[in-house]
Amino acid sequence: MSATIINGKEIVGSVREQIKAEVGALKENGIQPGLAVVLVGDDPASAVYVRNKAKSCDEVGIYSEVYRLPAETPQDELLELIGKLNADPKINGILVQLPLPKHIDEDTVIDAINVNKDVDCFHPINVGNLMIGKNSFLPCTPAGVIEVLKRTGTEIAGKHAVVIGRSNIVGKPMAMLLLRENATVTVCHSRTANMEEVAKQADILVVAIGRGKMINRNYVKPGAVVIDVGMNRMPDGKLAGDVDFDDVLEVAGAVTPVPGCVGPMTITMLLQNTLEAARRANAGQTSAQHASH
Ligand SMILES: Nc1nc(=O)c2c([nH]1)NC[C@@H]1CN(c3ccc(C(=O)N[C@@H](CCC(=O)O)C(=O)O)cc3)C=[N+]21
Ligand SMILES: [Mg+2]
Repeated sequence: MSATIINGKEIVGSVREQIKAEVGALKENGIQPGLAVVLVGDDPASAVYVRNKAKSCDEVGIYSEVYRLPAETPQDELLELIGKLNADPKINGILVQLPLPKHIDEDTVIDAINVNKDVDCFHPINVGNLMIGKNSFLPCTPAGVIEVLKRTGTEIAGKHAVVIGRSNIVGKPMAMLLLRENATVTVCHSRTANMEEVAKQADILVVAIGRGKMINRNYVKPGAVVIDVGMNRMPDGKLAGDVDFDDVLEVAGAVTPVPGCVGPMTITMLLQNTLEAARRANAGQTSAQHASH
């Protein structure tokens, strides 16, 4: 028996088509969503993602600005740039690529981003709103995973979803979004005892541990849907997820490929959030105009 390989390209393509159409409709009303991406330092992998983000913006008609700052940029200078972007009406979304160099405090930087432009959903206010189910941006990677599950017709409500990894960027918000979809959610991490046994109970297994090909068939219940959030450069130079793809294919019901699914889906949700931010900024402007008349 062999699992279905989830067609990430097709899903990404159709969501982006939808976003492109909605951006087009906004433009007819004279509004163009805008995203600023800020990269500090010259980590080559980060540079690739930043390029991908700018290219993806172009493809759907979103205006973008990329700021490449030297690794030794003082924190104050970065905060000054964020202040400028916060006040810039052309910019609806601000993404500061993480991780930042050691001398910069990430929490201070995230706190400085205007909550309404925080398209990553990393700001504590947006994280809190997500937690209590209030309208906020959805964190890009977890939202992308939910979109993949929905578009593959995977039932989430009532199912047991196991998330491996508890980072603030993926694991924790992933658990929250699955809970919102009425899954029964378990979170595993480096201190989990009997992880294989726990993971084997999952109908939906989301893997975000950052260890190349760690999750093999011993962690997978026959027929489970396995979503691989990992992205690791292996010693042979190739990209691989956290899932041992060929091995898991033998037992799972469906598996996402790496590259080609969760990564581009993450960028797609970033575009979606930027569009949403532009809509809100415009609605705000409209009501402010009403208020002044
Ligand atoms: N503030 C912030 N927000 C982020 O969303 C953020 C970040 N910082 N720091 C870095 C990580 C990483 N990340 C990726 C997004 C897309 C791909 C992607 O499209 N990957 C392609 C492959 C790209 C390749 O070939 O290297 C794929 O999976 O098919 C990868 C990685 C967003 N991140
Ligand atoms: Mg972790």
